Amino acid sequence: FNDVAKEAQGMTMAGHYEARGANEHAHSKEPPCAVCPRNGVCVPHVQCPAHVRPGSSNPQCHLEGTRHVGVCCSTGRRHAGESDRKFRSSVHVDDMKTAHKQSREQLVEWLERADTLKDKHYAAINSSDPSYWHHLSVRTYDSRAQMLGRGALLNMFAAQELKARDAITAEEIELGFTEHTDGPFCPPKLLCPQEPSRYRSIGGGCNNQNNPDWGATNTGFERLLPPDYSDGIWAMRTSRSGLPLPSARAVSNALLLDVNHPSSTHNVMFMQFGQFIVRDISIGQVFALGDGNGISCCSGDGRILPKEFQHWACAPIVLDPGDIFYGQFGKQCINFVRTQLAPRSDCSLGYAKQMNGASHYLDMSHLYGNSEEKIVKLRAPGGVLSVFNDFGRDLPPLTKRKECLNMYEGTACFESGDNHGNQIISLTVLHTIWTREHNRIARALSKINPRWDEDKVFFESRRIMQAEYQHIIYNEWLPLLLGPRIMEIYGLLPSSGFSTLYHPGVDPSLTAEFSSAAMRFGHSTVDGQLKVVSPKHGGIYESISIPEVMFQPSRLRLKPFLDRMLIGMSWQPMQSVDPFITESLSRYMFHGGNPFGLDLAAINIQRGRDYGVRSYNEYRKLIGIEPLADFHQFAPNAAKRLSSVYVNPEDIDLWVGGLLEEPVEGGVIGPTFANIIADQFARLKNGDRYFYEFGTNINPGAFTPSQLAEIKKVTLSRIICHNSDGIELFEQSPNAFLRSDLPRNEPVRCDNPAIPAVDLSRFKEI
Ligand code: HEM
Ligand SMILES: [Ca+2]
Repeated sequence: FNDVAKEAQGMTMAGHYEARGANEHAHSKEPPCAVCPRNGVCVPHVQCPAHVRPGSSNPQCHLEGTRHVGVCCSTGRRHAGESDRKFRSSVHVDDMKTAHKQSREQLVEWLERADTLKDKHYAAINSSDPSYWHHLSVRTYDSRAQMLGRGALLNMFAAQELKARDAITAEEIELGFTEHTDGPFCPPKLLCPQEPSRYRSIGGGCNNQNNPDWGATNTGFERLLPPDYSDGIWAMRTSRSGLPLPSARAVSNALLLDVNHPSSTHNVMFMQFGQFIVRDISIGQVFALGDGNGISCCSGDGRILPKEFQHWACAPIVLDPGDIFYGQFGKQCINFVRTQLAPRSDCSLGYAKQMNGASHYLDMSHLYGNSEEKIVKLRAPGGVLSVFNDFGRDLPPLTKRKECLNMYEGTACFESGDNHGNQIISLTVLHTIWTREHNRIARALSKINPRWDEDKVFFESRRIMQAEYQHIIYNEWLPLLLGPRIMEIYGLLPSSGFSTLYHPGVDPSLTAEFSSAAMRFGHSTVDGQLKVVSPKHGGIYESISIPEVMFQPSRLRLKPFLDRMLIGMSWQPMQSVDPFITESLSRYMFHGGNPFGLDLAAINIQRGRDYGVRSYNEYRKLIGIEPLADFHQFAPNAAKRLSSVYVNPEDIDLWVGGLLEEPVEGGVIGPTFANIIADQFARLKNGDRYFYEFGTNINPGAFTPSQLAEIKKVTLSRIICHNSDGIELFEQSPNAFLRSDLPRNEPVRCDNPAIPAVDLSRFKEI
């Protein structure tokens, strides 16, 4: 193992290629090198898809209010858009009619095919299989999502048919066939109140006045670049040579080893909060059988099912019979089901877009739910969230919904807004303390505002919660991820008072590249062991192998567990972001008692291909750095391993290439991921009318200046101090995301002014 570790360590590269994007140096020319022409906006490179198209000439310019350069862009921050010119449809009416007819027939055929497979018992996942819990992590709960998903299939078939008939060009498909609003399926329009509500809607709709569906639950992921589907519409990417890409497992095997490389600064809480954020904004939902059960693409004995027995949504990951790990179990197949599609809200046709089952906004939908029906189930009388009172300690409510591995007497499985809060116990810990924070705020508000009814108490508490949470993300978490330079370029840091950065033209939707690749950097930060620390017992009380606490959160019922876990998360380093992944995720994830589990690294790679994410080099160009011409521009070890699986540097998957980069200054991820993630959080701020920092001219639920000043005092450490059990946790480091053994971050008592509290008396209605 030592040799592997040593060799693998050589894969992290110091300065093997320029780690700084073109937008990361200060521009010295005065006055600005270019004043953008009419309709041009100066944006960071990643926000201008047009600048990487052949023949484009986008002059450099100064990014407003900073010393950094960007490019003049005619697309003005529109995802994947080419220009403001919209394509006029020239499709002949007969072609369109035929496409509609064909697409209906094809949908019927596909649904019948799925039913036949189900009846013959080929297609359903067995509940003892590791992929059963994968399915639970990514399944669709919502009948509306299913209805929209079918509609999206109809539109996808119609686009395929038009393409086959040469009735539309590849370019029209690639850039969005925007003016043609004649798809066979049109999603129902969102109904918004005449007067904007003081509170965010539950599912994220009605936020943008001109585009009420932007960011709403069950709408599509947008994209930074047009997709790379081999048929232009939905078929998975192939290599530059036209041959299939290497198996995702082969790439994971060759490149993504398990090497212990703890961060010298960031702790497990930083990792865990990252996943907590993800669950709020991104839930890719895979296709399921009509009865909601998971689709199996592998046979019971671990082989790939013959094509004729595969469900159409299958894209199983092929394992080599000699696979270093799975080979010993005779496994040649990892189950993989493609993500559901979403129809465009204007009924237009184009390439397939994946569906996001979460409201895209940072609105804590993982706590409150993504639909009215869900929030009703989660509430309790008095404006509070429902809890399970376990001998005096409030935990999230128990659920009987099948979600946990063991659901017999005495074990616990908890409810959450996103239905997936039990995925790992440290995530359930965060759900617990934020549920308690809602209830703490609600009780304080009803006390100072005795005339408020329970709805008012509930929604005011939710509004404050969302603001606290957003402040923690932008003020504490993102700076430690992205470093100061990128924070400045994208205007991400909170301002001293109200912010004016709202722009109604900014689409907040998550990008496919963010969700299927860049934000999955977090999987490299996961440690295979969780350390539970007890001051009372003088140190580490328990070291838990993480597969043992995935969908098994029962330990939370042990009285001192929550406090000990929180202390451990603060003290234990996270793993660094690098091409190393713990085997707990790459071999044993969701093993549920089997000697093998799933390979999350391979699943990530396959998911990128499922979403049509282009190759790594294309995103280097997009962020303004040189593409790799040769594998040897990476360190020798990485180059050797890359060339053992990929034929051409142009084939490298985005998630893999991104993990191989050196981190940006002051951050923990490389420039490609950093720019993709910064762009996303900029959209989630500039495109969210209800963002906590916006004043009354923008935000219908704006805070008063003094309330906003109070909100800005909050830190995650304060939330932890308020809502832990006070059984063993009495102290907390001021910065909850940095290791508690770092100088100047030593734990202080919870009443120390270094962890200031929000004065809720400012929320008394006068
Ligand atoms: C703690 C242990 C974790 C486990 C067991 C886990 C597991 C998973 C699984 C099973 C998926 C679905 C994969 C697929 O089918 O495509 C997923 C998706 C994802 N994970 Fe993790 N994850 C963990 C931590 C993290 C962290 C720390 C981050 C980021 C900081 C992260 C970011 C993501 C993202 C962005 C997605 C895509 C979400 C979507 O749109 O569906 N995960 N993870
Ligand atoms: Ca959300």
